[in-house]
Amino acid sequence: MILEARDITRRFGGFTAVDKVSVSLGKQEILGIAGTNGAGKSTLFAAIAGQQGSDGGSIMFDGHDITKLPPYKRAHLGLVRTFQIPREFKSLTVHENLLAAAPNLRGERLLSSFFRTSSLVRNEHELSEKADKILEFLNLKRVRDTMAGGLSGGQKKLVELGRVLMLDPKCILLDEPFAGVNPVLIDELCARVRELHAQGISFIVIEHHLQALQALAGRMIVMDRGAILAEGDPRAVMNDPRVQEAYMGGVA
Ligand SMILES: Nc1ncnc2c1ncn2[C@@H]1O[C@H](COP(=O)(O)OP(=O)(O)OP(=O)(O)O)[C@@H](O)[C@H]1O
Repeated sequence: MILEARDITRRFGGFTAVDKVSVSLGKQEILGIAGTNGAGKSTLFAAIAGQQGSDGGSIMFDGHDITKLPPYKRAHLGLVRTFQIPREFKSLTVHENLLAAAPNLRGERLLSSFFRTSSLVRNEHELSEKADKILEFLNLKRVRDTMAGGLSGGQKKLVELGRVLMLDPKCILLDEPFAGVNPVLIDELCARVRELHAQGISFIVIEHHLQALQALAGRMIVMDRGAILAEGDPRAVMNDPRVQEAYMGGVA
């Protein structure tokens, strides 16, 4: 296992959004998480990635207890996430967006510094090449020097994936990667995820687009009202009567 989250609990006031949920992820596995609106999927993600604390439970990642680590330390260990609404820097180019995500190279250092050393310049050069390779992999070379704010929804999701790839992740949490993305780019995103998976990266994918999720995930969890309703083979899970009942009149 690369990730083992046990008994994760998250309350907002008197309301329990995630109630003792346990999720494990194998090395090189793609796990899908679906569920009705408000089921607790994003809250669970935020607890795993460290954006929000939890009110109980523990998380092991790649042999480390990360329960109390802040998000950037989890990212250093190789656990990263993307967001439902992409968080690109609108007035930076696509290439600069990737550079800004890289460790040891932030903001002003990227543009100019009075104290530039040769090793810093070399580091910048290497990171720039790395960003270019990632853009090539994501088929984003054409928009390398375009301001990220002007991209389509699907391209923004690809940039978001590119930004986390700058961190050399072992596990990527994708939060609704297909929302607001046209079908052609959904296929493109799925193809890239499969390639990264083949290279050894594990994924957890939250998604409402069940067809795409079923095709991508090797295993699936459906959440409902803060708990896991069903778990297992994607097709069997979606055919589970409890899942069908939860989705009746919902988003399925
Ligand atoms: N910061 C917060 N304060 C209060 N309640 C919150 C907060 N964040 C989430 N919630 C509540 O917790 C529940 C779970 O929300 P969450 O966003 O995790 O669901 P979700 O399964 O990701 O839903 P969706 O598919 O609609 O994104 C919801 O009822 C939501 O209103």
